Amino acid sequence: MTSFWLPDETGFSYRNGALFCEDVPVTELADKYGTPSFIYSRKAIETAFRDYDGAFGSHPHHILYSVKACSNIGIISLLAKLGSGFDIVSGGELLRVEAAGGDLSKVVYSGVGKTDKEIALALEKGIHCFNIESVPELNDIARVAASLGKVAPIAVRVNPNVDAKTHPYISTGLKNNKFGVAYEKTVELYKQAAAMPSIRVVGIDCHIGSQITELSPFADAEEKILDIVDQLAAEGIPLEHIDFGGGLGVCYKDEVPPSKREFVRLILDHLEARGYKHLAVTLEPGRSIIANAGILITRVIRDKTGETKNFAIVDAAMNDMGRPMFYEAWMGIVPAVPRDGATRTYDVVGPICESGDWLGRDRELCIEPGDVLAITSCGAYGMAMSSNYNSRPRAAEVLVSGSTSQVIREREKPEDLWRGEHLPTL
Ligand SMILES: Cc1ncc(COP(=O)(O)O)c(C=O)c1O
Ligand SMILES: N[C@@H](CCCC[NH3+])C(=O)O
Repeated sequence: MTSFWLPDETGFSYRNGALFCEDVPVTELADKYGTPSFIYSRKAIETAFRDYDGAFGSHPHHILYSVKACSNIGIISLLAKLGSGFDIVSGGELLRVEAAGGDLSKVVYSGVGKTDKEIALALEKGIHCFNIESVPELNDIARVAASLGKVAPIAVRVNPNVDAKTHPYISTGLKNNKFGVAYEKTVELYKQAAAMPSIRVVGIDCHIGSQITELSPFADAEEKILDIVDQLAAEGIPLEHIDFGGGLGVCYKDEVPPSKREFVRLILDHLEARGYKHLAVTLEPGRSIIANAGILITRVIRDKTGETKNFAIVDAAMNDMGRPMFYEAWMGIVPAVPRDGATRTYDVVGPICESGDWLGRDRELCIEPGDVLAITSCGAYGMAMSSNYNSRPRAAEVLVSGSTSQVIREREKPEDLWRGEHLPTL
């Protein structure tokens, strides 16, 4: 029997010829909860968080899970219980953290388009800090805070113009990206901010992109941020924390990203070398906590022999997992119970009416209709980017812990699809 590589043996493994999530066979989950469903391993999530936490040793730090990666309140709640704070990018994410019982004083709010309403909400809820991304945003936050009689804690998100060497759509730290304040203009902005009565400077921030698999872009960005910290110290503007964002990559196929420990070590070594050992470090990891802690399970609907290709048509589609369509991303596809027999080369595709609706191309599989497949590394930017395109109800989400499992988001029902829509009465 062919053996299949799995990205995270903490959460997923083959035992006696069947794929398990922790101690539960994946076929059992498919029978119980239906397909497509996202399955998350609690142990894998907790291990990833603890790896980050442990890597800091006694250095003061805050790990803020990036809610956008997977925003289910069940996942947020698990991480909150481990002491995680949260990186958010909208009022909706703030309210999710609150609904999950997260500590709002451990929330940082990034994003280029915070509205007055969202700014006011975040001030009322008492978040830790706004990562501001432009001069007009600083002015808006100062104005909203003053109108509420509040002082807004802020960090400036610096755009260090560093190449993260990742897919262009998920690179955020280059001059031509919409994110952050140009490196050369940051000190001036801090001076403005420090003089505003409704603003309190607490930190500095950068986030250069996602799925970064080398240390050098992080090192380059850190050096540039620390140059600014030097200049701020000379201007008498003290900082309480440095936020290096998220972005650490994971292995989907054959990437060899640095470990969390190596990543944290790099940050701390640079800090120490530059004399900033006392500064608390904040990280905003998303993918590196949740990507390999989740799979998407799907059933083969039909085996179609096309003119030039074979198609494994499955019941998951680009609306459930959009990464292949968005970024031509490679996702692992493995059988829940591998069959003995000859394989054929398939494109694994969904039922959606788009040729871009593919989940994997040219995969060697031995399958029959009804078989369960697992798309691996789907914990991050899977459910969070899902949609209802083609009026497809969104998948269920299930959390597995040891030999138990629980639905943490119910599969949508057909009537959920038109909830809030109205027949015209004009
Ligand atoms: C501001 C910010 N912080 C954190 C993250 C999380 O990134 P990742 O999932 O790559 O760790 C993102 C997404 O790229 C982001 O935009
Ligand atoms: N959605 C992207 C990551 C975006 C990160 C958000 N700034 C992905 O799946 O790789």
